[in-house]
Amino acid sequence: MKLLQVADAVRYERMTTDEVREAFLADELAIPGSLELRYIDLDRTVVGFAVPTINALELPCPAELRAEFFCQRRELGILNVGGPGVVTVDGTEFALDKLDCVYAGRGSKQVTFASKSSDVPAAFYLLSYPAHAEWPTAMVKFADLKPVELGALETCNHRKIYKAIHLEGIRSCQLVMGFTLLEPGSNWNTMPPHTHMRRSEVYMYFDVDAGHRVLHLMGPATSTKHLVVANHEVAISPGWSIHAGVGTKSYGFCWGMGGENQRYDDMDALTIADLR
Ligand SMILES: O=C[C@H](O)[C@@H](O)CC(=O)C(=O)O
Ligand SMILES: [Zn+2]
Repeated sequence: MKLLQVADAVRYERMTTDEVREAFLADELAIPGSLELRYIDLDRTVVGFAVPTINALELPCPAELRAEFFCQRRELGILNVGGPGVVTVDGTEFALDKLDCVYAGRGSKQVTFASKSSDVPAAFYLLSYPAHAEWPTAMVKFADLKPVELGALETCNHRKIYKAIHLEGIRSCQLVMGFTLLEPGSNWNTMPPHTHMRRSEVYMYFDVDAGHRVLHLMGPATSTKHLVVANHEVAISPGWSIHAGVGTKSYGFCWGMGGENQRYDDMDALTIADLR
């Protein structure tokens, strides 16, 4: 499992574009027929993708975890951003259509991923943090999620926030996970931006057309930089960093957090005029 070493807020100020990408962007995760994982030395996050085609894929236990199985001391959020598929956790099968989500609790021994059809493979996005307790493995279907509507077309940020793993939904130890879908004509997310020093956040952009990109903004409000992000790529946001983006075309993204608390609204709000 490759390690992604994030930079601190001091080194960040003098980094080149390549250095910023190296430290805050996880790419080449969604590979057909493969399960890829990246360990991030920030809140001990593991991100990855399982894209099963003909054969099912099993969640490995990388040596770096020094564990008997992946979820021995961890919890795992799974969001399908591809075709229909099946996630099996210790013999229980969960059929996941696009945007359905599964939480595999600490102690889950065997997790496997399969696509219904290799022509339209499922794309299971994986986000994991250490867990101090066992919460039950559970699934939530996209159709059963009640979104919160934010923004407006006039400000190009009309969007729906779907919370899947959170204090009022599937319960977990520290993982908070959901996704945001932009309304047609709106391309901005999380603007005005915020930080939350108590939690780091991970944005995985999906449904970004091949010829399009999302310009993901990061950094302290007074010294922002951007990452140019393609489909299924992941931007890492330390607690000191804003996380916002604008697409050259509409897109969706999965947000996930780990840290001190799980209160979704624990954000330190910034105004657009604060940004430099
Ligand atoms: O801390 C919460 C996260 O940054 C996201 O949920 C924000 C978001 O999805 C949005 O505004 O579109
Ligand atoms: Zn946030």
